[in-house]
Amino acid sequence: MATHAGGLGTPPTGPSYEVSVRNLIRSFGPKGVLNGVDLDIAPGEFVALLGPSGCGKSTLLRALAGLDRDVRGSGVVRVPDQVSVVFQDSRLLPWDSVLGNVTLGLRDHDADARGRHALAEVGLAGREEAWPHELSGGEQQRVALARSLVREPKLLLADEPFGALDALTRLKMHVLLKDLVAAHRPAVLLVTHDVDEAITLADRVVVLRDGRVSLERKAGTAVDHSTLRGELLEALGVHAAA
Ligand SMILES: Nc1ncnc2c1ncn2[C@@H]1O[C@H](COP(=O)(O)OP(=O)(O)OP(=O)(O)O)[C@@H](O)[C@H]1O
Repeated sequence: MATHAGGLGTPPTGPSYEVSVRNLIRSFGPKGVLNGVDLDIAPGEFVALLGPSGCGKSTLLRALAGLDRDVRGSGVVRVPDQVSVVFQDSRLLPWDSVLGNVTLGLRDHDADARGRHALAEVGLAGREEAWPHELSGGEQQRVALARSLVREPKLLLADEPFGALDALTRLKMHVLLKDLVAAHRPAVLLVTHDVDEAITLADRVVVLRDGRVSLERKAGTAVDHSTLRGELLEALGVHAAA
């Protein structure tokens, strides 16, 4: 799904971040959820967003996706026009084929070929004419990824995309997502509850707590996994048993 971050104001000129947000605020009635979020994501950078349940991760993602018109930002707020979003459920249209779902809304003359290519990239060549209900949950998420990436987004927003999958499928999807991101190089913001998923996939992990970014750490292969894991769990308020 391509969207525009219309509620966040006019993108300024400035440093070369794909996403640049300052003092983002969102309340629901009297309840302040985002109380001044600052976040930058460089082009091609993969950022994982962790935080306790209900801290506002999806609210932030929806704001960046342009799905929330009531969000407020002050200072610098920049989000690219080409944004794709993947949710926990694939949100495929049940009355359209797999290929039809991937190419939905694309007007280009080569949309069909691009859709087929995207499906091959996610390992679903030959399933173009299948109906969504004929696919497994993991396969449906593959279609959702193909649908996102066929639009060559500058920013891929993913809200717990693997949250409903079994552990083995999840691991396979990690490998797939890494390969797809390496091939297409979008900036990525991945919302997840899974600390290990965040460390394994992301270049940087951000913790949202009390409506603000409370911790940011580099991740990736050069970082000691267990040290970072401990630090992140502590930032999330999870204290390992002695
Ligand atoms: N449309 C809405 N109306 C009222 N309150 C809302 C709305 N959307 C979100 N909230 C509230 O905002 C808070 C943050 O919700 P959000 O879904 O962003 O949290 P989250 O960090 O993604 O949670 P989880 O990890 O459990 O998915 C919650 O307390 C939620 O009840």
